[in-house]
Amino acid sequence: MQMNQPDLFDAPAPPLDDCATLLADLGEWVEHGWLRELDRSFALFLHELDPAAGAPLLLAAALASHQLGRGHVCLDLQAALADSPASLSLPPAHAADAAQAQFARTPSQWLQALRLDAWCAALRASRLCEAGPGQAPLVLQGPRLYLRRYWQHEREVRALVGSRLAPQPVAPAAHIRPVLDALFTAPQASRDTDWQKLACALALRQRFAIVTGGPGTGKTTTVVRLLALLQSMALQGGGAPLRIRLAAPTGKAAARLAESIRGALDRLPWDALPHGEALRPHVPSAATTLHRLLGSQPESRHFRHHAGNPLALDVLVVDEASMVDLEMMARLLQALQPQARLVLLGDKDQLASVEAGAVLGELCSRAQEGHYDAATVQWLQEAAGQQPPPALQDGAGQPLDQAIAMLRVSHRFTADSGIGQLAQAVNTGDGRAAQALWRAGLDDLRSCRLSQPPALLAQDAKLRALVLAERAAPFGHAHYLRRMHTTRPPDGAAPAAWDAWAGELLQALGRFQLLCALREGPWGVTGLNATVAELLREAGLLQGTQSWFAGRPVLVTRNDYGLSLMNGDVGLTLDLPAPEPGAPPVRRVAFPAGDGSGGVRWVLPARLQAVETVFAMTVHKSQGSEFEHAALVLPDQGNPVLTRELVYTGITRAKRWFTLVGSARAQGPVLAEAIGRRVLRASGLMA
Ligand SMILES: Nc1ncnc2c1ncn2[C@@H]1O[C@H](COP(=O)(O)OP(=O)(O)OP(=O)(O)O)[C@@H](O)[C@H]1O
Repeated sequence: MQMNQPDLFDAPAPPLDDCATLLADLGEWVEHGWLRELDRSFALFLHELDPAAGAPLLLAAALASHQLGRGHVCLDLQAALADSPASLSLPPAHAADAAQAQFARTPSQWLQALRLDAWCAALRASRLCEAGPGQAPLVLQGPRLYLRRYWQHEREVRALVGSRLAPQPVAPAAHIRPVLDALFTAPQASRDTDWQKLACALALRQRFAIVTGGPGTGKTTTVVRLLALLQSMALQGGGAPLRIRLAAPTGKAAARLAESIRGALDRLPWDALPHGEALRPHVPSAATTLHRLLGSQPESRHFRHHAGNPLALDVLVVDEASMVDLEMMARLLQALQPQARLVLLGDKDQLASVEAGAVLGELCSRAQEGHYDAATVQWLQEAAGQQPPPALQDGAGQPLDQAIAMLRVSHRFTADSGIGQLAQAVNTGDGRAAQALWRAGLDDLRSCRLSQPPALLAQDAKLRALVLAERAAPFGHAHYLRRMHTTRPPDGAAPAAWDAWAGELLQALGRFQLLCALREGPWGVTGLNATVAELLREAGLLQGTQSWFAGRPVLVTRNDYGLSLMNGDVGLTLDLPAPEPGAPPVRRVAFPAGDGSGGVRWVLPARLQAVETVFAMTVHKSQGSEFEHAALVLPDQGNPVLTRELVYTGITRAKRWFTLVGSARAQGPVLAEAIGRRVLRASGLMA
């Protein structure tokens, strides 16, 4: 069904044979923010390459580029024709009334004039488009149109993952079984499936594995046991210890991985392993970012490590893999030696990467149902002494299915935990169950029902209570600011005392985070940053209105290798004592040292080129972080960016308390609509 535009029937059909008209229309759409300049430039570039290329091809090229900017790997021509608002977000949500834009022709009108077969035929007829390998800038596969680079990445990921799926067990099942039995003792008494044990056994079988699961399901616990076991097997064979590396997409996620790994190492029953505690030094806990691991180079998309200069490692664990985009996944796989093992950890239900692709989600699209074939079932029986439940067995399972383990029991959230139940309800699209949980009065679920209109948010008593959190818990913004004022060392204190103060404040800052679905507007990061700052100033917790003020929390928005700061790092602006009486205080931004030492690094504000205030952050940016108290703000109008994955990701950032912030409308119909909307990203990875 074509979506009707208000002006559809009054306007003449767009001239499909007239490139000049299309290029002029692209210009108009860019001017109104419907497309990016980049999208138009790409069409212009193709027009220059081949002036004979027709308007249908140039339109498809501009739209394929537009879709890349929205996280899609390709343009699904069929979906574009069927429903352009839904599949292309054209008209965009902020301009739903297309007539207001006063375009000569809207994208929908151009699409209305096209038919799928004719559009595909026009693309196939051009030398700018090929059906597979070649040099042409566009690739058409079925109804999917790619920019060649992304088609290539998708192909590489599929091939390189595929090449690692052949069973190549690290040791015979009979050798593995006693160690796994000793490491995973808990559910022996019960008849429940030990998913962690099965995950470990699955990951020992081939050179690629995914361990997916929701928060607290034991992904880290499992992978540490896996690494200890791999190392133990390597040493038993008399060989050198394996070179193991740990990585994550952002600095924040890498720091959190390192911390969780250290915790899991402390809990590991070393005695269960043939080498006991002697193995511990051979299981690393230091984690790095993928960019650092691969050796990013300034101003270049290329890395120091690639197929020609592979990474010197035997086992690579990548945490928060849902945040890894298609291009990064391709580069990562290319940089691995064929014999190296790759283990991806992540929550398949979280929001996908900001960049194009939803690789983990797509690879795990069948994980819920298992699809373990007879050979896998036999392997699991022999190596782990357990089988997956019959419902998850499938004689026709595919090779990829055999490499994926889904952990299904949360050890962080018990069955009666509100956060756990809410995450589950949202994840299964059960809006009624989600609403019922709010009414159940569970201690870890809070509601902040706003009653003021957007323009008067700073006067909303509920929002004020959330931000200032007079009671000790759940924490609000005021928590770290009160500590900043009350625990400040005396002016003559030693540098170590200032470091300790800053370190403690950074921890306090991380206990609470306001999360927004949107960037702009009163319900977005920009509006809420201003509103929260106003509330904190009124309460006397912040002083000064300059851009840099003591107590300003900042988020790094771009990697800065010179300062060793990564996109996603959070710092806190603090005033250190003046060097001499009467001089102004020395203003610095404290960042966690990031080396696992718990130390602090001080940076001059002026050196920070890409930072923003972070009283509120987008849910996207919060991925890879957790907070004792997370509060998710929903706008009071529906918006296509509000999806089930976004709400789920927001909820699962909370460890102890989750608060839903918004008007009655936001907490009712807007939430329900969001839970019902899935993120669908066009791609051919699993096609
Ligand atoms: N089998 C188990 N039995 C009891 N507790 C467990 C088990 N596995 C993990 N835990 C506990 O659950 C918590 C979460 O475990 P872990 O950090 O391994 O999970 P995760 O899936 O990596 O979590 P995250 O959501 O942080 O990614 C830890 O406190 C851990 O001790």
